[in-house]
Amino acid sequence: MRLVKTALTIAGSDSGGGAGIEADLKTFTAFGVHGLVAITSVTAQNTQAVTAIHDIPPDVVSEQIRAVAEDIGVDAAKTGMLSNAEIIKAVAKTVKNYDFPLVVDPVMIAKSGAPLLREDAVDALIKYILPLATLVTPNRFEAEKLSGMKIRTVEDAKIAAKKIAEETGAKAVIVKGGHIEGEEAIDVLYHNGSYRLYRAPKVEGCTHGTGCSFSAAITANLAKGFGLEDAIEVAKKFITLGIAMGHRIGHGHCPVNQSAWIEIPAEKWRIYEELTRAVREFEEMNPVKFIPEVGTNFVYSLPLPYARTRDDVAGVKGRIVRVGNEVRAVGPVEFGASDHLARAVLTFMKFYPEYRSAINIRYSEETVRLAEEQGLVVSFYDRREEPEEIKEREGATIPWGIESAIKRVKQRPDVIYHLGDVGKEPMILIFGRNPREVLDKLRLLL
Ligand SMILES: Cc1ncc(COP(=O)(O)OP(=O)(O)O)c(N)n1
Ligand SMILES: Cc1ncsc1CCOP(=O)(O)O
Repeated sequence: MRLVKTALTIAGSDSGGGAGIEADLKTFTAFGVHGLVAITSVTAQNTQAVTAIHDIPPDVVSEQIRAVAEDIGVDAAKTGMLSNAEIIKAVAKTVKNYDFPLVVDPVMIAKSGAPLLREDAVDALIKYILPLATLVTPNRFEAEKLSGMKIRTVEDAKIAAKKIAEETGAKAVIVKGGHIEGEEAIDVLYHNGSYRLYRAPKVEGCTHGTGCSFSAAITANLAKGFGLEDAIEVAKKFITLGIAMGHRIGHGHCPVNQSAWIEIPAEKWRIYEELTRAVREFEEMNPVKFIPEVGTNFVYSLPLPYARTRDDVAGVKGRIVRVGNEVRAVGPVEFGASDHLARAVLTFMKFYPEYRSAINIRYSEETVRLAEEQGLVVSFYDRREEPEEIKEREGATIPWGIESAIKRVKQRPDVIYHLGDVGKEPMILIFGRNPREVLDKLRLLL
């Protein structure tokens, strides 16, 4: 029995790695599905343009499908760039021999504007491929072409989705809402005679390869045995995250980040384990004299580009406090458990992205002197120098303070302190790449 599920992509290659076969394979991997490929066309492409297209002979495309279907087996498949009518006919003829679900992304034009389907091949796509589709995933412009009507609103998208399904025999159609008017990206699914809307905010980010990755995510989840509507729901979350976390590369349309889906949860688990171990070690060190009145926190942030808000930084819930003669963490390590220190580390990372961990300890002149003697780079900020407009903005003091301390020493500080203000306890913050490095620096001060 085969334990891993398989998904096949019948699509073109994008040398920029943002769309096509490359996007599909990364997406399959993100869902733990083994990817199979039948390449239809090789494109020379980057984020700005498609500069060459070389179509694969139709019989070679068919043979790629046959080779993997008969040996390995295909749990679900998708089509992307099919390029010309001969490839379309060959793909239709071959996939008819098998009974896997088929998701059809009717790729016509690249984000950069280059045609990826010959004008005379649209009719062949409608005639030969769409009748075999479990789901067709057009964007607004593709849906206009397939339905022959203009789409401006969600209501228009509903009419178009039904029209495409009824006229072509496709089992379901989802008209994607990325290019439709409104604050939200609302995708309209027409399936079994009824509609379902999938909503997500239109996020800022990278969109090259969105159509490919979205249809590949649906395919991967169909391969895993999800029903169609559930597969689309997961794919919508996946693509919204992928756009928001897109890779800022190239000079044109930057590509979706498919790894965010697995990288963020994996990193969170690693951070949780490492920080929990370090907090335990800190408790065992029992540095009673280092615990300030307000308590200590110990934080560890997700790496960039994932570290954006305090919820992306793990800390100790309820902080670490002094109980009699012992140092104790009040609660467990949790993401979002720190406010002050999270803001400090997020600011530090803007200058030194690898420095993702920090701890705060009680201020004393002696500790600062010891840090300098031990060769640590020490800087400080003076709350009396804080501009009025920063003081008035809630939560702005720490980012301002960390930034001014970094600029003051013109090199990466290990330690930043401030002398407090009315109602504000003076404090020392120690920074490191990870909790272990923070503890190593702290040991120098004991
Ligand atoms: C080889 C190849 N296939 C498909 C596309 C389309 O990708 P993109 O231009 O980003 O548009 P969507 O993925 O959003 O449909 C391509 N450029 N190259
Ligand atoms: C009050 C204060 N100021 C800098 S660190 C600190 C204590 C930790 O605060 P948080 O738990 O919000 O990170």
